[in-house]
Amino acid sequence: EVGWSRRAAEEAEAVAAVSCSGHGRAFLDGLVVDGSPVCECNTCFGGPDCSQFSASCVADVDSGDPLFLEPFWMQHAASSAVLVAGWHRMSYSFNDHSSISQELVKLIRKLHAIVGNANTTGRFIVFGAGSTQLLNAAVHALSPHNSSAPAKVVATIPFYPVYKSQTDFFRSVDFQFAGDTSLWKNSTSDPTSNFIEFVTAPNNPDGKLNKAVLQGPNVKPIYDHAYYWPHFTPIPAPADEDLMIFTISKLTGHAGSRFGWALIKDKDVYETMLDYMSLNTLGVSRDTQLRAFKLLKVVTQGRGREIFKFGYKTMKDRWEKLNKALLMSRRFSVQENSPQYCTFFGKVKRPSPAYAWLKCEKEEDKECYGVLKKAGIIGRNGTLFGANSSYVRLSLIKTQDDFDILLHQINKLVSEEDG
Ligand SMILES: C=C(NCc1c(COP(=O)(O)O)cnc(C)c1O)C(=O)O
Repeated sequence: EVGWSRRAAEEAEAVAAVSCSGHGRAFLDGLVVDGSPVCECNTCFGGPDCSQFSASCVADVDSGDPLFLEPFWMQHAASSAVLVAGWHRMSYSFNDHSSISQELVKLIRKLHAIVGNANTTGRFIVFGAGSTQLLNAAVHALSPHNSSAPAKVVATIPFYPVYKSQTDFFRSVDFQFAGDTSLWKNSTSDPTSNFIEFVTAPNNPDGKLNKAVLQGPNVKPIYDHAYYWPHFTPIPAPADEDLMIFTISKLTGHAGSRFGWALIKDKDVYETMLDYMSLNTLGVSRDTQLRAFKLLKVVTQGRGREIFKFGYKTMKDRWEKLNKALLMSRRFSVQENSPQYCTFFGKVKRPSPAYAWLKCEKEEDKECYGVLKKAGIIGRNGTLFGANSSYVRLSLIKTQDDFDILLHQINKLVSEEDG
């Protein structure tokens, strides 16, 4: 039947046409009132078309919700939309009896070759519902399953809180979270101990290109490269580790699609992670794989230049404004990440990390989270990352509205320092 997709296209166009004053958007599966889709507004904006700015506005920069790339996708509406037929991939498996799209695997290898941020040669690839699902799949696969003692899962403070909370959640006999790497520097030679070290490069929250801290035959690192993209960091060389995890959440900004992947050198580790995915969810949604395929085709067009120029320009601009606002402050400081040669842009670049790792410098402000909250800034308490309370993480990857409101509150706070 010709033109069966017309109605779906018309519905999508109608929702896209709903004006939310540039401070929100309506969705196909959003609330409908009196027959029209309702705008979902950015923080501090309200009313039917998000045009009302609430004066008692608080900057919400707690979550790493990567909406800074939403304008890019609105500018690429035609090339990034995908229409899903009602009969699209209903089966549990692809023709090769797996839950993994080989076309998407090929595209991911092409993506890493273009960006130059990972060596995929000789690597197996497993998909996950976000990298979140792959983090524990990797811990499970790297843990010995017949050992008398559980493997010790470690990370270097400050570290992404989920490494601890997720590992604790499973209460496994095979692995246990064991805190900061510095506690175990002199124990890695003990042949009865096994260590699994989460290495985050660039790091959440401070943006550092971390390396493994523990060394030895009983130490298995999991490299979390969620942020190893030109938006946030120079790419000095392709990551070339035994186990590397990536996600589209911080590459395209589609955290809601829940799609991540692992590059794995060891065949046994690969097969154990495949088993985990099969037992946990029978693989990643086929609808999500279609979406990721479409999005990554846009990313790889023109050798990635468009999205990474957009992403880097946005982040660089936000960092320049933040650094300018804090230049004269004696009360607050943020991390300095050193410039490096970027093989993707072919020049020396200053990092533009996803998060500001803000420090309250004064003793009287050591409960920094509360100091910022009082000033109308909701960050994420540094204690959640294992650091002391004088640190707060500020998310710089949310909408332009979120960043502008944060900047406004910071300028106000710094101007009060002199008064
Ligand atoms: C959203 C946030 N973190 C996502 C994240 C994740 C999870 O991303 P996924 O959306 O599950 O792919 C994995 N690894 C690191 C280092 C991360 O920072 C946050 O820290 O607010």
